[in-house]
Amino acid sequence: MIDLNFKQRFPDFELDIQAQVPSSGITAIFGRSGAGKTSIINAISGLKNPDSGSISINQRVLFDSQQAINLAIEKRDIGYVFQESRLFPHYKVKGNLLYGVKNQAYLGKSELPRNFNQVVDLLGLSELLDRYPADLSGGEKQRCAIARALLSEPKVLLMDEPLASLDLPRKKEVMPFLESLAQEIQIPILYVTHSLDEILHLADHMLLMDSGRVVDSGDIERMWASSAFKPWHDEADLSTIFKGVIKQHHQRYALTYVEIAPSCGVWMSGIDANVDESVRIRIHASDVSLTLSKSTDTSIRNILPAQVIELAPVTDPALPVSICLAIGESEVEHYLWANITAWAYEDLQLEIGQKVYAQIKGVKMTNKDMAIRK
Ligand SMILES: Nc1ncnc2c1ncn2[C@@H]1O[C@H](COP(=O)(O)OP(=O)(O)OP(=O)(O)O)[C@@H](O)[C@H]1O
Repeated sequence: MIDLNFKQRFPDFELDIQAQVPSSGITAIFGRSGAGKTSIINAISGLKNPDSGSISINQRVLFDSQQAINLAIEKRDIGYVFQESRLFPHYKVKGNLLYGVKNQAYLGKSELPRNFNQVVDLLGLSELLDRYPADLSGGEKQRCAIARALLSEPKVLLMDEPLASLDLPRKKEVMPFLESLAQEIQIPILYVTHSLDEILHLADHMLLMDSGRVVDSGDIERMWASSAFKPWHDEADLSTIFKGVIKQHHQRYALTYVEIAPSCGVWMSGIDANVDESVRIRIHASDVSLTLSKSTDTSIRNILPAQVIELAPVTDPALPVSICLAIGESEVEHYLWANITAWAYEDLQLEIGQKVYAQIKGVKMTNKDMAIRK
């Protein structure tokens, strides 16, 4: 667990952070520009010191103002990847990679660090080792920067918008490497981003920031469905994501049944993975319609009993109304967003607590789960 509990004052801004970050998986730090995202990771890395409070990683204290502990940057065992790759132009890729290696002095001239080949393979760099940074694409440079950070064998990897400086094709090139990184390496990654797409494909958890504070945090599925996060969804593209488990493949049709909550699942296009494997799926609110009684004569296969838990008043009859539903039978609540027309909303006279049926037309897998399919 990474424990963050500190304050830091700037002339026009105060950071007041209280949060716990799980010690595995990717935690996205998300929020509007100026919310304090970079300031959090600067404090963890030791680039800037808080005024008061404490920071620890798996109970190892990096900073504690009361105990006067403030570990030097190089003693914190932290890997940092910035927006730009910051490679040394006069070193080839291999030289850049070895630059961050700890105890380099103890390695013989021809000796490589023990994780060198694994990291080079993971980031797809084996063909590039003899090139200079000037001869690399933006995406290749960033892959090199990530590998360099990993070769220092950090206990935590901090990534500050690592794809922000890349154009769309380069982003698409680097994303699969980040996806497999998330699966392969066992250290926590804190990932600052503005991109919903990156969160959807990479993150397991999220810290949502506003005005220097963490306003909510938790598993990505809960955070994605939360009301605090709703303003971040594109109005026309509200969706819910679920961590699902493959339960069966249809013997006749190319369909797979994925359980998304206890006693609750959906049929979707056949997934090329084994029963019991985990997948992340996304259901667009515009693909969810509601009925008050269960239809039996419909072409829609996915009909889930649900309960209305959040309603918004109609503000503009021309716009769809978003309705949050609870589904599944468990103590942990699983949410599903539905968008229906204002006309249907007023016709159905929905109320909080009302039992309804959610009919789901399309269910999509996110790329993150394509990476799980190995
Ligand atoms: N050294 C500093 N001196 C004064 N103000 C600072 C300093 N560093 C950060 N700030 C202020 O703290 C606030 C948070 O900055 P920070 O860079 O952490 O935000 P951010 O969420 O990462 O923003 P962005 O998404 O635009 O990178 C901003 O208002 C910024 O101007």
